Amino acid sequence: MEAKVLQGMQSSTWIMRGRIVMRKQDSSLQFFQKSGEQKWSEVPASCCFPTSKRRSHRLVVLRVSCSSGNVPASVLESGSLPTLLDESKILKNKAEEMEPYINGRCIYLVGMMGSGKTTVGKVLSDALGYSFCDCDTLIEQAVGVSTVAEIFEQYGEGFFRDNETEVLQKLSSMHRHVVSTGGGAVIRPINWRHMQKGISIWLDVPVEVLAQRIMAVGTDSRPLLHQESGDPFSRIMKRLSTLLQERGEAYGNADARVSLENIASKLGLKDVCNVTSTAISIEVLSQIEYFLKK
Ligand SMILES: Nc1ncnc2c1ncn2[C@@H]1O[C@H](COP(=O)(O)OP(=O)(O)O)[C@@H](O)[C@H]1O
Ligand SMILES: O=C(O)C1=C[C@@H](OP(=O)(O)O)[C@@H](O)[C@H](O)C1
Repeated sequence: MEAKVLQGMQSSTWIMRGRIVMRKQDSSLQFFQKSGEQKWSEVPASCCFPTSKRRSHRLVVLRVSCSSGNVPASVLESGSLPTLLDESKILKNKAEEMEPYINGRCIYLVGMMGSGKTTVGKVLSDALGYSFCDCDTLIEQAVGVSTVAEIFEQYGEGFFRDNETEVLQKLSSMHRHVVSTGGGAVIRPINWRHMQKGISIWLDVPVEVLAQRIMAVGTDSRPLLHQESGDPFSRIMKRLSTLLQERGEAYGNADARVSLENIASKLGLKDVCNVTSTAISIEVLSQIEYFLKK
């Protein structure tokens, strides 16, 4: 870890004792500390300095080149933390604005394995005050096993797909849920009839990013990636590319598409990996708005 000592307040954003310190336009300071997953909340300056020394305290600041919780170093170093804080507020406002129009309909997130349906689904459901559910988990519960991989191994893919359809049928009569579907839910037309009761969103993520994400967590829970030979990354890439080719059109049935590349270019981010699940959730709501207005 690179650590550099800066005397005084040369930088506008830095980390101090696990807190983010930002210098405002008027040179006063704002302090933020982590108060839960992905949440930074402002804390009064009095919590950051011992009362007796507050006035005379001379700042010695450690500027560190490392990640802090879910905030990547690149984001901290780019000084774009306000963007993260703004994103949470924008999401909350957008969710409040859109909730009456969504009017209790379930939101179905579709997309390839690793596209972030579960991660984004949780953030989005939280913002809307909806429940989150994951189809794979519901299938595991219905079958009475602990992993999808076990279902594939013991009963085969056809059995898994039948259960997937049953789960989607049950969900179609429910309200106020954000649903993370399995990557292959789009291949059966009957599943679309169930999902049409709600609003479906395709999370479109470049295949290289999918492969990187899956490499990071391993393929244990994704049995369809167990089949190719070669080194792990090219094996995952090959299999994902084939599946995407087979399913591309089916994902296009969704009511709206949210493209990670489009969000990155809107936000001026060179690397799509820096697009947060909050930014993606905002885009989901914007695309829902666009779809409902059509
Ligand atoms: N916006 C994102 N940025 C970085 N990593 C992400 C993002 N969204 C998801 N991930 C990571 O990618 C992996 C797959 O995400 P997940 O939500 O489980 O995808 P899915 O449910 O579509 O299979 C997880 O390890 C998750 O932490
Ligand atoms: O793409 C697919 O066919 C599948 C995706 C998986 O879900 P995730 O998309 O949540 O990984 C899971 O349903 C099963 O392994 C099959």
